[in-house]
Amino acid sequence: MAKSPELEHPKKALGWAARDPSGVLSPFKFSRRETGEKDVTFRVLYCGICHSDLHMVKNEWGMSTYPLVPGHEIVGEVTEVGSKVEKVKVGDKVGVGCVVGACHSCENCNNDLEVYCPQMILTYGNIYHDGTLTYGGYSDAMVANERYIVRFPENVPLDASAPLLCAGITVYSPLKYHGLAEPGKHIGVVGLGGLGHVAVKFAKAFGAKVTVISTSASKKDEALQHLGADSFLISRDQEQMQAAKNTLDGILDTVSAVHPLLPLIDLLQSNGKLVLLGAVEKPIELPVFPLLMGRKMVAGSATGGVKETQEMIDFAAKHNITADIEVISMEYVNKAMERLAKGDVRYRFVIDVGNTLAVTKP
Ligand SMILES: NC(=O)c1ccc[n+]([C@@H]2O[C@H](COP(=O)([O-])OP(=O)(O)OC[C@H]3O[C@@H](n4cnc5c(N)ncnc54)[C@H](O)[C@@H]3O)[C@@H](O)[C@H]2O)c1
Ligand SMILES: [Zn+2]
Repeated sequence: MAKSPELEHPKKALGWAARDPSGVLSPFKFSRRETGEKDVTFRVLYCGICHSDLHMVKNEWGMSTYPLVPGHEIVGEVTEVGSKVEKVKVGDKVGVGCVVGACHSCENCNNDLEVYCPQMILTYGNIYHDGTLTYGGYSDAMVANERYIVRFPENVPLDASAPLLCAGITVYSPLKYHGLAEPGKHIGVVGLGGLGHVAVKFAKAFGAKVTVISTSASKKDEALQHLGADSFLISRDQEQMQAAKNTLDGILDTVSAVHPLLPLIDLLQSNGKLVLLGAVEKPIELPVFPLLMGRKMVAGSATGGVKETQEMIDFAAKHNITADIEVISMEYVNKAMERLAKGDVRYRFVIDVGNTLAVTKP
């Protein structure tokens, strides 16, 4: 018989887990493995709440395994390193994103794209090499192979940098890959949430012109004045959308629910690229003619490799890019999930795990 989560490994751990698709999280005792020779163990200080965590606790993608400890925007301080670890030392500030394992021998792994490895292991809700379930960062400690560890420069605020480990790399990687991370490009960002708001910041830092496309007029002032976008389109406003046709080189679409693609494809110039980032569980209708007429492209992209994540963190540090966050206590997590489902967050919840988890009673 399989051991209980509390006994399967030698190190005691405390997290918050969802037990079923209601998604309600509550304290959960489990365990973490010993620090292996290539492993880094760290005390979790902060963990961002990604919309994927919400999809997962509610089993919206039909792939959740319970108990489910979410969290893949995890930052903390190294407490122990294995004998063969070269990347970091005790006391360093580090993080882990969406992936904690892969085969390390396929073409994707050889190209530092572990996330596209067919044997990729997600940070939570997947089976690790040792046969046990992976648990994420809504927990007091984390252990990961050093390949998946990202280093943070000393001067960056860890709470506001945590969301970069998923939201940041998810927008940075396609901007780079599709040749959109260049001065003079005109980028559209659809959905001004966790991913969308950092997309604006990265695109601006690359020197692009940025148009935010949103259903909510209430975000206009913030997008333009606070986030530095150049223009703002309300997607329901036919006149505005018509006037902006054929103007964008690329669009990052971060919307988390089914929505029409045609108005977005129409905004693209010839050879423009619409990159879908929102992990929408149902199929989206794809009109073909508007793609043919203009040689336009629709693509998808999933976070990014660990090497590129490090590059993104270093770029963010240099350009002072962090997420706009609302720091919450662990106890507030269920309320935060409810608010996230309604789009009521500017723009990312980050759990102060280090100061608030220990006081919760399992
Ligand atoms: N591709 C990846 O690797 C990757 C990585 C992280 C997150 N995601 C996915 O990206 C999506 C966004 O994540 P997030 O953390 O930024 O979420 P978020 O909730 O912070 O932001 C989503 C935005 O979409 C808007 N939105 C929701 N429904 C809409 C609709 N029907 N029409 C128009 N706008 C709508 C919301 O108002 C919000 O601004 C989620 O589906 C998440 O799972 C994908
Ligand atoms: Zn995420």
